[in-house]
Amino acid sequence: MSASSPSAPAADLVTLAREGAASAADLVAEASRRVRTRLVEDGRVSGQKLEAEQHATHALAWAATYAIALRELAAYAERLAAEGRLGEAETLLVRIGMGEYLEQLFSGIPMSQLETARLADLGLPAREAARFRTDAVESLIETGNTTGNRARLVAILREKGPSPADTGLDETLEAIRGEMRRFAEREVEPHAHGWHMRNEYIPMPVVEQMAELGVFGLTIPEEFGGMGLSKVSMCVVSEELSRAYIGVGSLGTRSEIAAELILGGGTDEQKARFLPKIASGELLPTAVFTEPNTGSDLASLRTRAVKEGETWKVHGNKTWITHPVRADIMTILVRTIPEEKGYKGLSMLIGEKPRGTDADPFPVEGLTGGEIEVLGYRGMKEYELSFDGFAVRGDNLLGGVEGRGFTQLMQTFESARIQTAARATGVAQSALDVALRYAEERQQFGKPLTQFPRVADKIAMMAVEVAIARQITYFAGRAKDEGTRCDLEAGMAKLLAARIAWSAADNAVQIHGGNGFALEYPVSRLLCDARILSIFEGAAEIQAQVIARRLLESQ
Ligand SMILES: Cc1cc2nc3c(=O)[nH]c(=O)nc-3n(C[C@H](O)[C@H](O)[C@H](O)COP(=O)(O)OP(=O)(O)OC[C@H]3O[C@@H](n4cnc5c(N)ncnc54)[C@H](O)[C@@H]3O)c2cc1C
Repeated sequence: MSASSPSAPAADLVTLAREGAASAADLVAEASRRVRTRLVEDGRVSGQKLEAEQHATHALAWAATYAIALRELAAYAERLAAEGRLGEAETLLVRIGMGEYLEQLFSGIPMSQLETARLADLGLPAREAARFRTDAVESLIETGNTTGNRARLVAILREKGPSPADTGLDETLEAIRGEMRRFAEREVEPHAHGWHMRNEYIPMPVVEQMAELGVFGLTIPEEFGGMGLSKVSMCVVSEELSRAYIGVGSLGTRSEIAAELILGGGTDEQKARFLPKIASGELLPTAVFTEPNTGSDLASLRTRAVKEGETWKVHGNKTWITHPVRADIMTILVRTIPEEKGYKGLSMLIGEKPRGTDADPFPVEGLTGGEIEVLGYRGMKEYELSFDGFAVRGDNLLGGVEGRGFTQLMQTFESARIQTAARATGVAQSALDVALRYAEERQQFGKPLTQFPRVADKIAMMAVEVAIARQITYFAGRAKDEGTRCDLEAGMAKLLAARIAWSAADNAVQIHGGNGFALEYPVSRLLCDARILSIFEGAAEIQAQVIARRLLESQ
């Protein structure tokens, strides 16, 4: 049997996958060198050129993301093989995924539906890229995303359900996944579509049960009342909750951001005062950063805070703030040093407020707001906020020092992006769940939709991409747990998982035919929910810009 046969033994697949991933990494390194030469001025990467050549720099970011995704798929196969856990479903996911992503790397990666990252944009025309198409690459492409492999994968999905493969996690993490899944299936999934359709809040009893399960204090250290668990566990929890409803999976995001801000930048007194209550769910936080004229370019924001006696008074407008009405604390990014126009003038305040209701959303002096009606991502409600002398305790300046707000926020981005990648994976899995179920139940021309290759192919590729999103997200989570800098990997996981969620939701709608367009079908909600993932927590274009800058400047 040749190493390239679809049924080659595990060791052959592991070797092949490792070699293929190494070739992809070599290709990206060469592309990166070529792009960099176009951007360098006086020995340094020019910021102006980095922006002017976004078609190349962002293509590089996507190519590098694919190289990491390929490496992680190969590592997943290797880990499972070493433990005797690499079964048929896992083998097919790896084979199809490696074959397809390598093919796209050489021929064109969809950055969006309209833009393709091509090697020629990176200064690597096909004839020069050919030397990176090693035997392993050719073999993986030839034997990976084949009609036969996709058909076999769909047969397994039909027999075993929408998550037939080993996730590669250990027993403890699988137990956490099981617990979250049971909770979500019981308390969330049956109600999610109703909450969405009626634009209702996620009921407080559900939030309280999440608090009891430890969702809000998952990664907060035990000394501050949390469970002290890993970021990978956060991924597992966020993914399972988002699989049931993105709103529920996103409740924890605000606690995660606030806790990371306070853990990383707070004083001992702030840590002791806020963290135990965030961990227990007694305090629900909201993140107040974006302004009407300042979204991606946060460093130029204008909301200001002035110290009057022992109190900060906040003035200005914020927008797109998720869950502010029921929140007890707001992490507010404000300008406290007006003469510093850029990020150095920004500080982070922890504003305390009473919980409001729909009838009286902001029962506090100096704060008003109006709801923004949205397509999806409901359950917490988005608001624009006006601050007019809203008071924040003097000692609630994060870290007690002005001018550090932007840097403090940056330090939370790794966690927030990893968590968002996990939410995206959950939404993508949910799309696969409903698409598979529908395609099995719906009959046309006398047979279930799953028996038509064009429908089956979509389902197979959704399963493959969900596995890819999951592995790159876990990888970023593990890097964060090891304490290594992982902004690059976190950004890549978020960038790719968001595209995967959108494509999965879009294809799930397609599989539902006309019913997919009916509001009563949950898949219509998934389409709306998935769409937000490439806009917030760093829009896809900003993510690509950040990834490209890091890749090019670190050379
Ligand atoms: C449902 C929802 C919930 C949200 N929740 C919160 C929250 O709780 N707290 C909070 O503070 N914010 C929140 N946001 C705001 C969110 O973070 C911003 O929408 C996001 O940062 C993008 O900013 P913007 O909307 O101003 O878009 P813009 O910055 O105006 O960008 C518009 C488009 O231009 C592109 N673009 C911008 N600059 C560049 C560039 N340099 N190069 C290439 N392309 C570029 C963007 O990628 C995007 O596609 C939320 C938003 C939504 C929609």
